[in-house]
Amino acid sequence: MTASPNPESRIPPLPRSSTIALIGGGNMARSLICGLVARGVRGDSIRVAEPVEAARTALTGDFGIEAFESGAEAVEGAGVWVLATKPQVLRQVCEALAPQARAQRPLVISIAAGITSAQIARWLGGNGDDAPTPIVRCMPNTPALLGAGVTGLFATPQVGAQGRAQAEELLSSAGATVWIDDEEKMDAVTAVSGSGPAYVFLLAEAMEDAAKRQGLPDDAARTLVLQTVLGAARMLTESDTSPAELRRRVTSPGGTTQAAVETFEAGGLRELVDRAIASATARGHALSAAND
Ligand SMILES: NC(=O)C1=CN([C@@H]2O[C@H](COP(=O)(O)OP(=O)(O)OC[C@H]3O[C@@H](n4cnc5c(N)ncnc54)[C@H](OP(=O)(O)O)[C@@H]3O)[C@@H](O)[C@H]2O)C=CC1
Ligand SMILES: O=C(O)[C@@H]1CCC=N1
Repeated sequence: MTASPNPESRIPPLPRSSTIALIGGGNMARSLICGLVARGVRGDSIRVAEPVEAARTALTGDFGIEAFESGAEAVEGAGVWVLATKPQVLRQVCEALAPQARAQRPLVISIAAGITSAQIARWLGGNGDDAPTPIVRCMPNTPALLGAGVTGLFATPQVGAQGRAQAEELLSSAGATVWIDDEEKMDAVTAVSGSGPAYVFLLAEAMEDAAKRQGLPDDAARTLVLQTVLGAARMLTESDTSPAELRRRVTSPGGTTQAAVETFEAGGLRELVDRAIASATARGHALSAAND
């Protein structure tokens, strides 16, 4: 899935020390900023646009970054723009920044679900000449807050090696990175890892509720579930053993795990997960169409 840089890119490389402007200072932007600052990126090289004054004050206080009411102010002098608003307002955000995009020719990184690089290029006034806006579309996830996230990235052909390196450097402060060479697959990335933490949290919620229904006290139920999720995640990530084999090792023939796993299988868990991820993928496509 790792794509190679386009050697024919006509966009000049950006200095790695570029100021970064984030448009939208919500949950994901905050996670990314936290990762950048933890990695040693100076607060005064990060600028954020956020309409809510209290949120601006908190961002400045927490990270020492500059926060502005408008995107136009935030992108001044910034070589890298991170689009971090909801997909529903992205068109309006980009169109307002189009004159500066044409003048500054930034590397644009979008984290918005569903919205395609072609849409962003069009909204930013990609003038169809010989230098369309270089865009990296990516999909991080909320464990970015702990530096334990994963991001899928797709780069348009206009992004050169330096732009790819910059995008990867920025997103790697949030965790692992995976390059995707077919933008069509970005909605599947969103469905698997962008939304994925919520599926794990849902399972944890359901297990905790079930533990309480079996008579366990609230605090015991919580500790048992959280440590089980943590321990299982560590076993998955700290060994080369497949999930299926790890499951087999827990499942004694005729034992308790077998009883539970058979109940999951009989209830169609695999098909349900498949359908859930397919509907999240479809929603990504729909977000693109609905907000064009
Ligand atoms: N949450 C997640 O797990 C993930 C989210 N994403 C993507 O990240 C993006 C942001 O999501 P998330 O952080 O959860 O959303 P949030 O709503 O928390 O953040 C978006 C922020 O943008 C602000 N905003 C709205 N309009 C503008 C504007 N014109 N200029 C500047 N800022 C504006 C919002 O302010 P206000 O609240 O006042 O509207 C809000 O603070 C989405 O596109 C989403 O698809 C990607 C990966 C994971
Ligand atoms: O639910 C959403 O649309 C966003 C994208 C991935 C996670 N949250």
